[in-house]
Amino acid sequence: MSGRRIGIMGGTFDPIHHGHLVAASEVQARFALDEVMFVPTGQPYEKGKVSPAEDRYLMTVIATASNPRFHVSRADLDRDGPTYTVDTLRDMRAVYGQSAELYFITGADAIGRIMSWKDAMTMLGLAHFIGVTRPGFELSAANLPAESVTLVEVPAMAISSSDCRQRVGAGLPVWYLVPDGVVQYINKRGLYRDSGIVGRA
Ligand SMILES: Nc1ncnc2c1ncn2[C@@H]1O[C@H](COP(=O)(O)OP(=O)(O)OP(=O)(O)O)[C@@H](O)[C@H]1O
Ligand SMILES: O=C(O)c1ccc[n+]([C@@H]2O[C@H](COP(=O)([O-])O)[C@@H](O)[C@H]2O)c1
Repeated sequence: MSGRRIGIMGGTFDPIHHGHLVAASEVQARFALDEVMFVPTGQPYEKGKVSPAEDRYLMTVIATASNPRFHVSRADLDRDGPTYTVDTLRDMRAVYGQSAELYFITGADAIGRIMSWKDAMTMLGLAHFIGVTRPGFELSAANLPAESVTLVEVPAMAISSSDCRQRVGAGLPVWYLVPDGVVQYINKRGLYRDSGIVGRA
């Protein structure tokens, strides 16, 4: 595979929600991406306890299954140690080939911190970074290399995974915040009821 325009949406996806999906869909359309690869984190070292990797992976598969341009990678789940985007991008480069154009999609909260990520300058050379708007966070490319980052306004979805977890823990619905199949998977597996990760982040 080579020569294509590939979006990469990394996230802990605990759970995946419509904010993630709208961001990926909007960037896919605006940048004419051939596909968007969702990459659930293995060990997100900046977060506390997270749900089992297989649960986060399966929720991501369920949420993306109906979109022919959306795919899910196990690359970060199958790599030992903390998850670093520099490694994710090297793995994606190996999958898609040297001529592919890689676009890493991040929300406004994450894009503001990328210069502190592992091997940031190397990482910025491996993909173009797209920072998308997110309610509650200022989107700014100040202090980021202009040639490596583009900011994009996406439809505002005031949804976070932590809020979804808290709602489930409090017995409130998450219908319409996450895809229907993800609601059913959360119920089936009893996620976020008393796992100790509800209030993370
Ligand atoms: N509502 C949203 N709108 C735009 N981008 C989002 C939104 N929610 C998350 N993102 C982005 O998606 C990526 C993955 O996010 P992540 O899986 O950590 O979800 P989260 O909702 O931020 O989780 P948590 O509340 O547990 O911190 C990050 O780049 C984040 O900025
Ligand atoms: O590379 C790093 O040092 C790094 C630090 C924090 C977050 N990331 C990546 O940013 C993406 C969103 O992370 P998160 O924790 O907000 O779900 C995900 O792909 C993470 O692997 C990467």
